[in-house]
Amino acid sequence: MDTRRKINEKSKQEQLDRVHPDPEREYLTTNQGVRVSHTDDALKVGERGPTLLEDFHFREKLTHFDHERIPERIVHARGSGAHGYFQVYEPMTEYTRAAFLQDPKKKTPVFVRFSTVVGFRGSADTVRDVRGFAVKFYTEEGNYDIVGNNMPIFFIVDAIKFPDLIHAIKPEQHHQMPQASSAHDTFWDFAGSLPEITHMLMWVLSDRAIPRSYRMMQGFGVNTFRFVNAEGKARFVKFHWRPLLGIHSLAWDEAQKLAGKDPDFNRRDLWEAIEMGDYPEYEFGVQMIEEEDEHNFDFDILDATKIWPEEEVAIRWIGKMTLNRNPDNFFAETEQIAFCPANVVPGIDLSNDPLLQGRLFSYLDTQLIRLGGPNFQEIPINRPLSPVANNQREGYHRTTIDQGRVSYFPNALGENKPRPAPAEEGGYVHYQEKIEGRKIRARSEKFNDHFSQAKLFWNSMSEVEKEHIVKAFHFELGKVSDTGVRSRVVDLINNVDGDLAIRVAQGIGVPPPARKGAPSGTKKSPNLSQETTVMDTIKSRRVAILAMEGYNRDEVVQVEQALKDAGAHPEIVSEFYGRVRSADGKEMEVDRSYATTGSIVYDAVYIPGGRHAETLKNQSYAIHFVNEAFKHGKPIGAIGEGIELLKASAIKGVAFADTSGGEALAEMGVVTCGSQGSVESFIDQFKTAIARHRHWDRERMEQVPA
Ligand code: HEM
Repeated sequence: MDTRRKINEKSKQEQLDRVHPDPEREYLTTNQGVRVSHTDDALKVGERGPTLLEDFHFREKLTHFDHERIPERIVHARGSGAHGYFQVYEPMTEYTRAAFLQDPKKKTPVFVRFSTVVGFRGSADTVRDVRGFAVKFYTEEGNYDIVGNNMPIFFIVDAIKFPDLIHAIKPEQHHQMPQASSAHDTFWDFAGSLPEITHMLMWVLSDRAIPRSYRMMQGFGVNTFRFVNAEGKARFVKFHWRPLLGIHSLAWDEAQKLAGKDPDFNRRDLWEAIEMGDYPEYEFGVQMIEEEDEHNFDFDILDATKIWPEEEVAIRWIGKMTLNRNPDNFFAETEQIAFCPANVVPGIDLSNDPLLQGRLFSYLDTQLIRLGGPNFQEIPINRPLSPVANNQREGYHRTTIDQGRVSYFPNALGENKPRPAPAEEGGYVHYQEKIEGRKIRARSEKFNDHFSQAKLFWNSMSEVEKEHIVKAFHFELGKVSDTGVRSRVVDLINNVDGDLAIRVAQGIGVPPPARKGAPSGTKKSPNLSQETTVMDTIKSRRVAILAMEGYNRDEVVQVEQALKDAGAHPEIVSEFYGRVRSADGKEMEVDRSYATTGSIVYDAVYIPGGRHAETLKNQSYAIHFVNEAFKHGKPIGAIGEGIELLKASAIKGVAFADTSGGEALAEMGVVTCGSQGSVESFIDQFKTAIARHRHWDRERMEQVPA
């Protein structure tokens, strides 16, 4: 008999609802439930004090406030979370007995936390960094966590080096600078001395490290795990998430500006998308390797600095996750959630990956202090939906009231309950891997090929993506003051590609390597390039419509409606908030004023025709807006007189349609249409340009000042 509790999409929410305060509450009370009559003045002797110690309300209010902060996570301190659910496409019975992977009709509740790694809790979202992608599945067999990142590999192969890595990359210990950045001496000093880091450096210096949105980045379990089926047959697996909106990145200049203009850019994007019903969706994929093929690859499948190239091990897409609800309270949910790679359920098992082995210890260990003792699993967001029953007792913040006399096993006084469950009743049985060996501090020889996959990554990039990597090296190493450190990194990447090393050296004022490294070869893995992942959708893209008094109303309404119909979010941007009048005297509401926004928070910009163009082209703000959007590769659309603003800007090398002509023209994402042209045809071409997301080909031209 299946004694497990039935779970549906709403189960976690219903559990959380039980700890919500009474919505009808009207009066302020103390923590003892005593109603408070006055909360603006402390109890004093006379009007001018002193304040009395006996004022229990005042003391309680202050004391609680004084203790509001808990330690931030040692890594991944800055994060954003969301609730949702997961559904498998078809039963995975052949590969795993995990209950949540059997029934396509079942919706398993999940909570996801996205994060940056290096920055403190209050740091900016758009820094160059790895992004955390941690998913907690509240299954009927207990909580299962995939604690992943948006990059499929890691910096080091063995967890024993993790403290060194994090000490090197965090702000330097003497002056606590720089914040949320690897661009400083200690990180590159460490990196330059650690060949195993090379592959990860290529990823971290690529566009992957500055995602446009948490909704537009991949996720990876990184470490090697196992699927185990009901017969006990195991296979090695790696986990993947792919966003249905495609994978997109910011431009580096844009990312840096956003860190000032909207440091919450990714958090806001996730929150607003869910509020607007643009629910982020990710497909869940697995790569599987048969146990007997463990040693049949050029790389060691337990080495977390290596991918399993898709060409060698295909990804099977087996389900989908949808995020559809924002948390009610950031601290209670996003901050207090505790993920751990050791949280597995029957049917999912671990591997001997030496990075994973250390992780299995580290998360629980740190949470014991971060969340104040051994009972943090009782915090509502961490509580499983399946019943918890064991003989663990007491400790700080215990909220369960255990009943009866018995807190041990075996026992007769309590009818031997709770007792271990056999496998057929859902008891977790570790995979019986046969292990024999000597105790040594060492690693397998195959782990020492540090460059083949770094070469594969470099080779798989488009020319523009390569250029972005070179520029990222220029930035990162340019911030390093020690020229010896710079040179060592150049020597390291000389092992990846000789030309790459020369290009990097050129930008950072150090000599090229004494002996030019070999070219990286020709082997490619096409899906490593983000350019292959563009989807034909403009859903949830943000489009600025610049409008001043005298715009052509029809050209706003028609384009705005078409964008909305396709799922995009156009916004009217004008000099001031309030209403702005069209050429035919009608008014519309302004969504954003010049003072509160900028091109960097949009994915595209559109300038309708009308006599307002005369004003726009004399506004430095409007000129800067289009220059900057152009520089960041963003689609730009203009109709009729709107084209005049583009002509007044610094955009070069792109042909525009004749302002009063009848043609629509699209070049490198700049779509223009004369006032006699077809607005429908303009819309089609503009939508195609927006779907492409960024038109990096412009970067091959002379840089546009912005
Ligand atoms: C495969 C490589 C790794 C990945 C994908 C990874 C991923 C993550 C993610 C996503 C988080 C944030 C969880 C959250 O949102 O609360 C996190 C936190 C953390 N990671 Fe890792 N990590 C990796 C390697 C390591 C290693 C090697 C260690 C230590 C040996 C480690 C220790 C920690 C710790 C201590 C936290 C903070 C947990 C907390 O305070 O709740 N990680 N990691």
